[in-house]
Amino acid sequence: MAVFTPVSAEELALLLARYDAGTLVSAKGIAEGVENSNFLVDTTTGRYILTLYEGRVDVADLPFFLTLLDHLADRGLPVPRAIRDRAGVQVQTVAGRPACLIEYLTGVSVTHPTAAQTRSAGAALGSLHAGLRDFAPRRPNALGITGWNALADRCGPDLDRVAPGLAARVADERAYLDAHWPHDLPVSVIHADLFPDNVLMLGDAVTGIIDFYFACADIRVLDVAITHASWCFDADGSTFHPDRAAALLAGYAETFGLSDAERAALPVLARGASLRFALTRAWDWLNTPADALVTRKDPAAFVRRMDAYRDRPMKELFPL
Ligand SMILES: Nc1ncnc2c1ncn2[C@@H]1O[C@H](COP(=O)(O)OP(=O)(O)OP(=O)(O)O)[C@@H](O)[C@H]1O
Ligand SMILES: N[C@@H](CCO)C(=O)O
Repeated sequence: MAVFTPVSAEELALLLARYDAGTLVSAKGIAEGVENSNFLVDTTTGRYILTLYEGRVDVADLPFFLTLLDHLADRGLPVPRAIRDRAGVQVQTVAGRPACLIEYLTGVSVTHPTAAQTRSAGAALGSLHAGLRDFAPRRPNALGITGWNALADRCGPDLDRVAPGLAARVADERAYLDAHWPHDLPVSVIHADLFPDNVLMLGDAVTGIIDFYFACADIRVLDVAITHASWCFDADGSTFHPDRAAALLAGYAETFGLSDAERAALPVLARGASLRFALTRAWDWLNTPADALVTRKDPAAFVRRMDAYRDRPMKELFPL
């Protein structure tokens, strides 16, 4: 569920009065998502998303995210802008929370992507990277290699409460990544969380890329590795789909492309990406009460991916 903060009809009407966005017809909480409260808002002139930021997004970072969305939308990318009120303001306060009224994009996110859909996601990621070539603002990656090492230290031996043996497995993986992490690949602003649930599609076409709240500057091809890890396995990490992997890389090559050095780094970057999501999920697992309204995501799904990236041959994981 993702309505942590209820918003009354009166508050919504007051909010909408600041915009040229019609008057309130209906508003419904959106169940998906775990970070923010989201509402689908229909007015007399259109449909919008209202997002209330619930603490995990640092308000000081909002200008970075909103500038990024404007930059990409200006270049024709299907990303949702935060709408400006009549005074030009994007960030409001609703029910005591920072909030934005956001463009609604059509489409649904897929749970079992086909190869054709994965190809479109790869092409969309390449277009995103092309659109970001001239984007200057920077935000450090709080969940890059330094960040996940710190997070693993904070979890400590409690990782074994998530799964027996996990603390040792994480220690091994950290040692490998510390020794092999590349430091000379091109850096750019990246999405950093392009999971299937953050891509809206109609059929095989991408209609929206959403949830830029992890966007940051890091190794650009790390975004390809994250997309590979999230799109090319079943959600629980049990089955790898080489046809999707081939399609992802082909789609990315259509709109951007990889250098030989970037391609060679994909296995280590994918191991890092898998450790990042295993650790953030493990942290949430340990720190979210079992009876909380939010559904905890399974860390094991990304430990399985760590194993796959360690054990399977490069040519099977990343087919040309
Ligand atoms: N601009 C948009 N247009 C259409 N639907 C949207 C838009 N933004 C969000 N949604 C819908 O709201 C849902 C939740 O949004 P989002 O994924 O941003 O939630 P979250 O809690 O911030 O993130 P997380 O994916 O990290 O849990 C999405 O799955 C999508 O269905
Ligand atoms: N996409 C992430 C949540 C954001 O970090 C996950 O599925 O674990």
